[in-house]
Amino acid sequence: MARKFLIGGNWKCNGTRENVAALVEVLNEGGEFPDNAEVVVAPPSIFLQTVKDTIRPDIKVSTQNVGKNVRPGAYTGELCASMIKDFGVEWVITGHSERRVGFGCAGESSDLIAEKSKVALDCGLNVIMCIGESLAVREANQTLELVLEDHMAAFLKTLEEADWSRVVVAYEPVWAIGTGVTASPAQAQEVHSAIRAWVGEKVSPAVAESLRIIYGGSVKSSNAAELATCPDIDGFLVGGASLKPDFVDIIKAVEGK
Ligand SMILES: O=C(CO)COP(=O)(O)O
Repeated sequence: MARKFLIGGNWKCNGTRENVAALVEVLNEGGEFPDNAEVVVAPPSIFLQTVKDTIRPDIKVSTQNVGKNVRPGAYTGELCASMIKDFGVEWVITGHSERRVGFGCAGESSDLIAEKSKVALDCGLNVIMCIGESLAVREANQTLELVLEDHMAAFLKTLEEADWSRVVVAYEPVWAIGTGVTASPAQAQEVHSAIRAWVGEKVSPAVAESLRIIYGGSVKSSNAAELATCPDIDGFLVGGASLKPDFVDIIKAVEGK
């Protein structure tokens, strides 16, 4: 069965009340989306309510992170998975490289990210789990080692086979995020196919076949169509361009792919 493309807009820490309303309007007026596209946007938490209440029903909403505790409690600054579920949000993002690095604070480890992902899955949420290497790792020829044996291995250790049906893996090479440098279709395809083969071997061939592996890193409408023709690229996680009308064109770029 063909995998449906997943196109995610990660708004990161961007937006004012005014331009969030304007962006929602652009998306709402963006016309019909392709049948083979599923669309999710992840606004900053403070805008979740307004976006959820005003966005077109064929766009789902996601948080950008999730706490590792299932239940509400004394965790200042966190959103917990049961709270996100109760609020009616269906998706969460985990393991974004910006959270792994930590903005000058302690960053999130692969084990913590896997733990958070599992908690979210156990609460019935869908999870976009991000992985990806830095430029130094790529230049040292250690991309697959890091992405598979560290990032993916932590998920493998923590998730059960049934969990994978609600998982999307986002391969986001750090050197391509916000830099305007996109991985070439060949570079992205190489890593995506290695991830799928690894999942086939370590989890099961059926999970590998149905798993959506999406690409993130300077995706724009001008490169989306070509990336979408790669057999193992099942969509995008878009940062900068998801804040612009270009996001609608990125969604439409997967039409017929
Ligand atoms: O980090 C990203 C999405 O999560 C990608 O960001 P850019 O599209 O701005 O490179």
